[in-house]
Amino acid sequence: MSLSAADLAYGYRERRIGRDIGLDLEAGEVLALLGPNGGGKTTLLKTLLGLLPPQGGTLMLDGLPLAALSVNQRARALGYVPQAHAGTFAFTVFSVVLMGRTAHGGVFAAPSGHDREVAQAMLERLGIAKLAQRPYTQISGGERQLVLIARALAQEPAYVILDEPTASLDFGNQGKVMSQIRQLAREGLGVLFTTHDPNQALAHADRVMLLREGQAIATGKAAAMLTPERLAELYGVAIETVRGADGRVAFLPGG
Ligand SMILES: Nc1ncnc2c1ncn2[C@@H]1O[C@H](COP(=O)(O)OP(=O)(O)OP(=O)(O)O)[C@@H](O)[C@H]1O
Repeated sequence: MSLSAADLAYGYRERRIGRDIGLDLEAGEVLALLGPNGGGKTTLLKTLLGLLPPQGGTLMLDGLPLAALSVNQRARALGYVPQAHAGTFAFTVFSVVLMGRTAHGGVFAAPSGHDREVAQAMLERLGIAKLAQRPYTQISGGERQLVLIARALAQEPAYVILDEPTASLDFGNQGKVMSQIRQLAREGLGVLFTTHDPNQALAHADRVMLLREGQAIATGKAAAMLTPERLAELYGVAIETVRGADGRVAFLPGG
């Protein structure tokens, strides 16, 4: 079971952003996508999700061409956590999470008791049940991020794709989200997330893809790929390596 891209070219109608991408996200693994600002990470995620048509190559979901699946089939398989924005409509947090169930019932079907139970369980899983009745427009950026993760999980997808899931989270919530990500993989989901923090990828991802100017400069096991040399090449700055007494390493930019 995997979400896979071969020889993928992607971008916007008038603009090619990336090419020659080969990627396999297996069930039960965590893959981190790293690279400089504007390198094409979000655009790649949107293409993998079927939100943008590929400009070349193939995209397969569990052995079937992604394009052959209905919107509902894709939505049941692929959960998406976009970068959190304020939103315009003052839906309650509970309603936003419940929207994750749409792919299970159909757009016009009223949510079932089970749908409500799943939404409630995901709020509790993310530790935000107390926000359930608050308007989504009146919570903090970090709280919104947790709500969007709960919404994606309420979908009960086989794969979860998260765009900078910890960008606006405090230190504690970053830890909470990263341990949820590991837990999802243990439960058999394939998880792909973007991050600007190589240390986070090193600690929590099984594999990484390093993406610069729309091209994968390296893909492989996190520990093998995340070297100061590769990170210097990726970001174009010197990298300092800090080594703990237990042998674990952390990277600092601009060393
Ligand atoms: N709707 C759009 N139409 C055309 N070009 C776009 C559009 N959205 C983004 N781009 C461009 O595509 C390129 C890749 O952007 P993308 O958001 O995929 O990068 P990213 O790696 O996710 O960046 P960041 O780390 O800053 O979030 C950038 O040059 C960006 O300006």
